[in-house]
Amino acid sequence: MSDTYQPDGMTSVPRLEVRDVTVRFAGLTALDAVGFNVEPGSVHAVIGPNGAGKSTCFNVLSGVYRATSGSVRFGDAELTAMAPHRIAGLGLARTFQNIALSPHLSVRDNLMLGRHRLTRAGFVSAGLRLPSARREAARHNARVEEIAAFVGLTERLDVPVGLLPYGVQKRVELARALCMEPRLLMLDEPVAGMNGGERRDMAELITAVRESLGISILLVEHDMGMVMRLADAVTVLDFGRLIADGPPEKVQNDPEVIRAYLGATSETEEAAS
Ligand SMILES: Nc1ncnc2c1ncn2[C@@H]1O[C@H](COP(=O)(O)OP(=O)(O)OP(=O)(O)O)[C@@H](O)[C@H]1O
Repeated sequence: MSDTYQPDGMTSVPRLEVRDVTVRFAGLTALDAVGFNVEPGSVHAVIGPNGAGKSTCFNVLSGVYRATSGSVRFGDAELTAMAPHRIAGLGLARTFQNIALSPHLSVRDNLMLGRHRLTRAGFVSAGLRLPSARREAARHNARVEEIAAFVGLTERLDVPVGLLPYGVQKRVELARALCMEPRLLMLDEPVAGMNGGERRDMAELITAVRESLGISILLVEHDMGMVMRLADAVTVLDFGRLIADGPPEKVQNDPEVIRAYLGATSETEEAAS
């Protein structure tokens, strides 16, 4: 991993404020008046048993789902009625639980797609290969190479993503989100399906991103050890309700959290028996 990675002309990182957010799907309340803050520059985890509402929460924040009620503010901007591309334009970038990359394209091309929202040259000038468009493309390419070096992907830049091991593909996803120059990076289960070594590498990478860039990181993750090591604050959801919120050591010992997780374990065990 390179240590030369710096923010690219980034403006300040605002607080994310989630207030009383409710999401209903035909009779099912997936989120019930949930509220929490993501402080600037912090790593904030959202955890909870299966079906707790974590993905729904991410989908509301990134504009994929519309909240039934409540508000989400990022600094002065109200996000709840915004389209996903406008939310991305404010500097919220996310990765997905299931890898959402173009498998036939190289790592470089996938990362260049991440630069798309920052591209000023229109289709015409790019198509005509005007000098201004060429200069812009070169600038983006240089930034892609810088980010690839930081994430440890330099050697793989020209390899089609579909040929890479799963753990490396997850790093490409994170690199692509970084290519959007985010102020809030949202990671949906960044270590799901990874082996121990890959998990450690990803945890180191997330720490390095926070330390180098000072951006906020919001993550949904099932790996409790990783959450407790990495996060400054943890929000716990259960059946769409917020049951605990605070520093990891406090949340870890909260009786309601312990009950929610033990309950989930015994239900799984019952289902398996
Ligand atoms: N588009 C949808 N339409 C209907 N119900 C949905 C939709 N998306 C989620 N749900 C329901 O909302 C509830 C919360 O789901 P969600 O995926 O947010 O939970 P989760 O905490 O991310 O779970 P997991 O850990 O299993 O990914 C579940 O009961 C789920 O079935």
